[in-house]
Amino acid sequence: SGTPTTGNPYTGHEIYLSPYYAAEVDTAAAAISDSSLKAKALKVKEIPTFIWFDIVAKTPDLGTYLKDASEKGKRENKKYIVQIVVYDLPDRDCAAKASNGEFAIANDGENKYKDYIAKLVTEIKKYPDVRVIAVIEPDSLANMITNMNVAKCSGAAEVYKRATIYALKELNKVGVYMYLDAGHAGWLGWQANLAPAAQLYAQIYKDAGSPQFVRGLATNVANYNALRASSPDPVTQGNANYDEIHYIEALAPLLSSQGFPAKFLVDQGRSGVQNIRNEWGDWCNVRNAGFGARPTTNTGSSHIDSIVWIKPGGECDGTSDSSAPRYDSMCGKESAHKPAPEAGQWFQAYFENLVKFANPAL
Ligand SMILES: O=[N+]([O-])c1ccc(O[C@@H]2O[C@H](CO)[C@@H](O[C@@H]3O[C@H](CO)[C@@H](O[C@@H]4O[C@H](CO)[C@@H](O)[C@H](O)[C@H]4O)[C@H](O)[C@H]3O)[C@H](O)[C@H]2O)cc1
Ligand SMILES: [Mg+2]
Repeated sequence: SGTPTTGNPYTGHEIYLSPYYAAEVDTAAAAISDSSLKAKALKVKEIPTFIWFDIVAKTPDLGTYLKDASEKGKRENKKYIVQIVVYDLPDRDCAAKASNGEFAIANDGENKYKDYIAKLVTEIKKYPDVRVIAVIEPDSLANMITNMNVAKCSGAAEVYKRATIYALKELNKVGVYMYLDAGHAGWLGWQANLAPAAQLYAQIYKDAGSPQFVRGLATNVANYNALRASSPDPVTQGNANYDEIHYIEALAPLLSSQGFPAKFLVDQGRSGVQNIRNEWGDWCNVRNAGFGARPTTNTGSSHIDSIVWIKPGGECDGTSDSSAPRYDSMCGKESAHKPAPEAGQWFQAYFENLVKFANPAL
């Protein structure tokens, strides 16, 4: 902890491979009979993804991973990064149903969230030699921009903001490099949403005391947009910000002019194939997606610290069973791959397509 590195927190570090995801991929590959597809699938084990802490029960696992990364670093004389997603706000995923979480505001959720953050901090404190990079709360602040007409979102607004600021402050104390989730080009990149988005993110940053370890924003988490599209996907309907680089280049100056010199991470984990959606708002298990550009700090933009894989491809976005709890009709749409299990569960057929359609090829 102490003071942050001035530049890109990824520089000079190795990224720790998630044992959780590696185990999922091992099991998936074992179920593939075609030898060439199996071989490609096994390559995915070597690609770093973010580790999602979507329930408080997983917080002790962070200590396990940090210990492993610390020991590897000492053995190999390298410095490791562990990439995590903080994802347990009360009334989570307020505009959808598929990823509703374990905590409810009505059931002391704000205090339970503080305890969840405290448990993460406890693990992180044990291993100061391992760098932690965290994406903070996918979808939540983006929903504050476009879904205040949804009762569950407007009802959650004050707690979302307070709890997010709490998380930023607490994680800053233990030197976690943080990127707030900022939706994607097809969400906040519309002209109508851009300025309000910049205003909210800058406000949260300042209300948290401009924490020195808050590095910026993460975009396209669990979405399918290209960083640089060769041509606008028809679903972008003339939006000038038709891919993530346009969105980021439009947003960055609005943030810095309000005192938030944000840098970016861009999820490309499921962005290998373009023009696969009927509407830009399609987000659930979009059929025919492929693994995308591999994680790299060679991003071609001074705004972007790294291309990353945040949503682990193969973990489901939401169930397609209309009688199941957390069923969201977006997962029943024509563009959604069916049948699909509950959010976070392994979706074998979807994973096999991600491997098949990977671009660049595996
Ligand atoms: O023509 N125009 O000028 C014009 C102007 C404005 C327009 O309106 C915009 O339309 C956009 C869609 O085009 C909407 O964006 C969608 O909003 C959804 C939330 O409401 C997001 O869903 C989340 O997705 C996450 C994964 O990304 C899931 O994890 C999460 O569970 C799930 O809830 C979609 O991604 C996102 O694509 C905007 O709100 C809306 O303001 C439209 C046209
Ligand atoms: Mg989701």
